[in-house]
Amino acid sequence: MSVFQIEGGHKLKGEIIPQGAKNEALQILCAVLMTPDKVTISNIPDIRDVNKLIEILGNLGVKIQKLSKGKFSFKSDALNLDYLESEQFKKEGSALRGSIMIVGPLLGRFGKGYIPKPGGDKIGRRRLDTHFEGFINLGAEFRYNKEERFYGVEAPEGLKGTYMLLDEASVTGTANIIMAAARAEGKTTIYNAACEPYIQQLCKMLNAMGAKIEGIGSNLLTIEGVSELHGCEHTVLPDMIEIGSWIGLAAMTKSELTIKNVSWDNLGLIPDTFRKLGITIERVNDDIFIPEHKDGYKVESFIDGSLMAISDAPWPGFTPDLLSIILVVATQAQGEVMVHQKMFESRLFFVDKLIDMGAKIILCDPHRATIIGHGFKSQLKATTMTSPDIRAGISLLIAALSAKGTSTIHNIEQIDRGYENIDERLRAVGAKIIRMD
Ligand SMILES: CC(=O)N[C@H]1[C@@H](OP(=O)(O)OP(=O)(O)OC[C@H]2O[C@@H](n3ccc(=O)[nH]c3=O)[C@H](O)[C@@H]2O)O[C@H](CO)[C@@H](O)[C@@H]1O
Ligand SMILES: C=C(OP(=O)(O)O)C(=O)O
Repeated sequence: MSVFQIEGGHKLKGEIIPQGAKNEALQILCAVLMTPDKVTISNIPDIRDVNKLIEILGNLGVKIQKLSKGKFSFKSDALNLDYLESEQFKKEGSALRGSIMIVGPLLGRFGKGYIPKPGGDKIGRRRLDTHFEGFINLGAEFRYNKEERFYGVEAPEGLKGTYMLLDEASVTGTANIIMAAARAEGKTTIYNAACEPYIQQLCKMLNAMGAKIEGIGSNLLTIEGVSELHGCEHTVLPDMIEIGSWIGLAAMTKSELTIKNVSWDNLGLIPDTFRKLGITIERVNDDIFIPEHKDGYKVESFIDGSLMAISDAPWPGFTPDLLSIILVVATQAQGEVMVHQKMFESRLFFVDKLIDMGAKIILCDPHRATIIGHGFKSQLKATTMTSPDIRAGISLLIAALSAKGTSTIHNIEQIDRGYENIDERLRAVGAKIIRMD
């Protein structure tokens, strides 16, 4: 397992180009299974999870061509569906979360889809009921092998459109159901649909392939099923979670950074949420400019003077994937903040490591932490830590870059799941970070 060694306390300066969005890429890559025609995708991030999914597609028989950096073509005209029942698939499919989204396209096009219990971050319960209830509503038969933790859906007669109200606005669940419904007979209405930019992008791509989806960007989608889809070209948006991570990094290391071509209109509440911590974020065309915060940043309070609380919610609420970064940035703010992680129950335990480094944090319960900011009056101290999940990992990395002394982070494969070449890109703006295998 690889390790990062980080000499903290240095200011960074320069420009960062965000990578393509991990969570969008995972959906879009699954959608290439929906047509025998060629699909060309640009801005695919070169990260572990995405590369694992591309490998699964290859093993499933998709013809894949790398055209240039981040640009690939895919042709799913001769798939090997036997792979889905192989031991190899059981191993490969369970290595990441995004693999779950191959089920919808396969069910819609071939009448069957299988998946082992998918992996991804161990950040609490991550049930799949919404996905399978959606497929069942469309007429699929569901089976689950508890021993092997292997899920299957079959619809030899095809799927039938229907109305459904999702029990929760699951991101990957909505994507899966949309892809199945796009090939169902008749009209499907999905209420309480997730509507993250990832989902909006997927719907736009499917419409470009000939699907008929309306209500994009809302929680009420209607999908008129079609009997075939054709090829298309698609470009993945910049990764809003990576953009938020760079904002946090700039503030916490008092660095001046420009984040290029962020697609502002797709960032939702992200800039304003960091502004609540007192961070200055300037819009320059489609870039974000973060000036050096020489005097630190001061947390705002609510109109009635009560303590600032930042929590997650399904889009257009604030994404849960940036709360760990908010939390670490709050450790150096002037003022107090309560971070409330409503969706996941095991995502805040990494605060132990920050407390070891000298941060003032009270973990109130598994979902809530109160942070009493140092206001840069005292620096965090370097330490040795292990990255428990992708976003805690990047948060610890940000803490280490701002800390006094040299820190070591183990299990950086977690960070590599979602951040492309992070050490090289950090070095390019002046960070002192070494990767050791
Ligand atoms: C590969 C991928 O795209 N992963 C993202 C996706 O995961 P994923 O699609 O797996 O997450 P879901 O949207 O299904 O749900 C995440 C968690 O939130 C809970 N929940 C969800 C909706 C809701 O209205 N109320 C609620 O409590 C669920 O029970 C679950 O524990 O969405 C999550 C939520 O934005 C993100 O953290 C993940 O990065
Ligand atoms: C939780 C995340 O990813 P995954 O769903 O792939 O585990 C994330 O990207 O923050």
